[in-house]
Amino acid sequence: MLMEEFRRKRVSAEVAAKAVHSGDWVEMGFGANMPRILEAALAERKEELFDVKARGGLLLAPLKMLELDPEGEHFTWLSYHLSGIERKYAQLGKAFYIPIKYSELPRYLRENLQTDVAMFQSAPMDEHGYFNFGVTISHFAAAISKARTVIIEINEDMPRVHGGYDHAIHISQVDYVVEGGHMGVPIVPEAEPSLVDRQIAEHLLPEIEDGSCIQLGIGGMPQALGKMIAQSDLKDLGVHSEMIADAYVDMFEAGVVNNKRKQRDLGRMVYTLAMGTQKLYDFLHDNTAIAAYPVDYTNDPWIASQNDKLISINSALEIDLSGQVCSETVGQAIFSGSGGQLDFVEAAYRSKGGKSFICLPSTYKDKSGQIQSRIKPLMTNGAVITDTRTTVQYVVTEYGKVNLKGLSTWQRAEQLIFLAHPKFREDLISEAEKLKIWRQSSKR
Ligand SMILES: CC(=O)SCCNC(=O)CCNC(=O)[C@H](O)C(C)(C)COP(=O)(O)OP(=O)(O)OC[C@H]1O[C@@H](n2cnc3c(N)ncnc32)[C@H](O)[C@@H]1OP(=O)(O)O
Ligand SMILES: CCCC(=O)O
Repeated sequence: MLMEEFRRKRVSAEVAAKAVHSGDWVEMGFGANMPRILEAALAERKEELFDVKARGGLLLAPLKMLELDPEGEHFTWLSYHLSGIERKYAQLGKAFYIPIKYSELPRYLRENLQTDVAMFQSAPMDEHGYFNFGVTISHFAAAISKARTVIIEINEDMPRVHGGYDHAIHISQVDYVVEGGHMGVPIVPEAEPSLVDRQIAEHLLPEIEDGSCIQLGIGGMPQALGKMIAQSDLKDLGVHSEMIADAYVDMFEAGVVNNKRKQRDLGRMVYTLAMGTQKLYDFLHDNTAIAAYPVDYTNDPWIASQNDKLISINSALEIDLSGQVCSETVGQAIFSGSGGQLDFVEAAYRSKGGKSFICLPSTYKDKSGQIQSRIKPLMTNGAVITDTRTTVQYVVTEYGKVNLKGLSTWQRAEQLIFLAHPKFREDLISEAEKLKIWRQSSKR
């Protein structure tokens, strides 16, 4: 019966792409689950289609739609979180960002957004008729629940993962199936820890206790810190994270992570989005130690915080002297997205014994190669606040760490200036004086 239904629904990518009509909103996967042959087939229909809006994000390969339609006359790309490729599109005005609080994205889809066609990549159908989403679970089930037409692109190399719920879709909910063969899963290389990452880890590691539950954010630094946690003497760590990458495999294989002291999903590593090398994808496949969930489970601060000693480690681009954090724009230009950063900043602080860390190098290099401070008196004009100053707990740079909770404006300014690169401290003090937030305290 199942195979009969499968055969009935199996079509070529060209036929499936005909389900999209002019004016439609199309949900197109996320990260490593982007349906690649369907996207290409849709792009080829350029001359027949107008005003098609496609949503996705964290693109790991260029879009054929924008290659064939460089002026965006037929297709518009909207991203929930910009990768490097999408950042370039956005700079050219070819892609647009959708601001999200990631835990809420499934609700936006269920309640606010129009979705005409949903197309996602998945593992091959199992003997019970389920297509497993594998590396990205995210918001797919919510999009499917609203779509007029649901199309699955089978990738024979997609891992089949164990999950809580909504990590798979049944053939009865699918309109078309397209077979993609062995397509590989896009590889995102591991980041090697830099000197600054190591210095930050030295400030951070004493704050993590045996039995803590870990969340590491996106970007080079949190993942590099994960590799260093893997080499530490910590014991019985758990994982409840939005994203997982190779560092989690290192922590698990080193025996540092065993999930045995978690209050929620005991014995299982929880995630909604995986991006890394083949090492990660092999680790995920058919692994009972894994539980994949939709993002409104992983990132819900109430759920995540049920794990005691939840440690959230995320990165930022800029922080001002009052503690406002920008992790998503450079000035007004979108760089990445808010993602689930605020979800986990809130969750970790809410968790019993939990702590949230915003870790950032004190400087960056500008286009002329000069170092500039990431700690600013005021936010750069147009910069978006990812975490308000009332939500931020620990801030860590290579020069130390501070817990901002409960500190006054002058204490925040003073403590954050201590975390700045020495080259910028005098200027920051003069700016703080002008802003009337400088009062030297008796001791650090
Ligand atoms: C995933 C989970 O489980 S929870 C959710 C986590 N999600 C988030 O944290 C979402 C928001 N965060 C992010 O998108 C990322 O962590 C970021 C953007 C903050 C950091 O990403 P990274 O890739 O590590 O950025 P990095 O610090 O290396 O800086 C990137 C570039 O911006 C430049 N830059 C950094 N800060 C600034 C600044 N203040 N002004 C101008 N340029 C800057 C850097 O020089 C670098 O340039 P380069 O690419 O030419 O070398
Ligand atoms: C939205 C996916 C990545 C992130 O949370 O930063």
